[in-house]
Amino acid sequence: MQGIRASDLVVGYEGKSVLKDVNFWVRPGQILTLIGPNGSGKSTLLKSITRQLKTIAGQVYLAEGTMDAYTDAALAKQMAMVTTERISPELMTCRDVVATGRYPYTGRFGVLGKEDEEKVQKALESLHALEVADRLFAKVSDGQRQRVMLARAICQEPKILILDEPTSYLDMHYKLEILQSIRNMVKEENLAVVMSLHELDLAQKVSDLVACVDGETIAKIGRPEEIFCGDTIACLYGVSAQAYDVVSGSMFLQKAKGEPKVFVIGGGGSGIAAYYTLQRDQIPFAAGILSEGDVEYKAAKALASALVTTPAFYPIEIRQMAQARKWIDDCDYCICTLDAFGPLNQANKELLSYAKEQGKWIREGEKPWQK
Ligand SMILES: Nc1ncnc2c1ncn2[C@@H]1O[C@H](COP(=O)(O)OP(=O)(O)OP(=O)(O)O)[C@@H](O)[C@H]1O
Repeated sequence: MQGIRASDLVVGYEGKSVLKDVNFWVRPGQILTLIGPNGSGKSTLLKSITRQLKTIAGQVYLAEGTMDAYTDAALAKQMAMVTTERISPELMTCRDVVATGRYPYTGRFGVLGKEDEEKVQKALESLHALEVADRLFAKVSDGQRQRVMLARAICQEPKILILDEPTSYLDMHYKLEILQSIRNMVKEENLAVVMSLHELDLAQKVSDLVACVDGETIAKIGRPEEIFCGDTIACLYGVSAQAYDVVSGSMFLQKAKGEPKVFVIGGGGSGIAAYYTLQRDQIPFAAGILSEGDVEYKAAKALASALVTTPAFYPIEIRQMAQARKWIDDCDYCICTLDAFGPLNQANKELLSYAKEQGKWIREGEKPWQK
């Protein structure tokens, strides 16, 4: 048995459980990502499977049996953890901090050999932390610190890497770069990784397995495609089904309340900016006529109070035209975000003409409701 396996774990504080019936198995070459709301128990679980927190019941199995059987030194060669907790060692450079990752091999007061120095250098390089290597650790930015701490963990040459929100302080560039580095290490070193992430869109892309931590247990565990579907994410976070689009990874604010005042003729992604503008101004709107396969369909469904659609790959029918005309009648204004109308989109061209005849057409960007 390799990697890390949790069996019927109960974790928590002072004998009071936060999570129970926790079961998973992360094999070498796999990433398991824990997702779930604030306070649901992700960090508690990560601390428990690294022995920072005593488990209440159950077992964690590593390559050579239960975790309890490992000495601290043996465990440090097996497993490394990076947390979000801030450590600020006085007078240590970032290189010194990374070098502490070699302690399991050199001993606490051991002198780093040539090979150790090379490993420190390589870890700094692979985490793009060389430019801060000789600066004081206490005086670098949060994002730089996060990269240094990950370099330290890599230096430890673990078989299992545990990461609590490894991307929390990173900008977009480094979020992508760090996750790509982790993915590469998983493949090259055959690492097993357990981490927590708040970025659901990234969790969906980087993970082999995703576990939904809900404050009581792991409510669901599976491949990303088994988790990012249906209403699993909406239920886990207690948001409306439309608030998160599992396909694109987009989040949407709440739609404006009330009867639609504006009708948006959009399509092909052209309407999205108008939907966001109307949502920000809290103007309820209707939209159409959109194919249900259109790239902006999910945004329209989340933000529009009324929507006229056709099934994907079906032509617009008289019935939908009538519905859209009715919404234009009921609205005060109509915005068209399309520049051109193809042969299959003549119905929306007709709708625009209809809105103009009714004196309801306004240009995108005009805001008569602000007068
Ligand atoms: N040292 C502690 N003693 C007692 N309870 C704690 C302790 N640390 C955390 N908790 C509680 O345990 C629960 C789980 O917290 P935990 O930090 O594991 O959540 P999390 O999922 O990591 O949250 P976040 O996404 O906000 O980081 C929370 O109710 C929290 O208040």
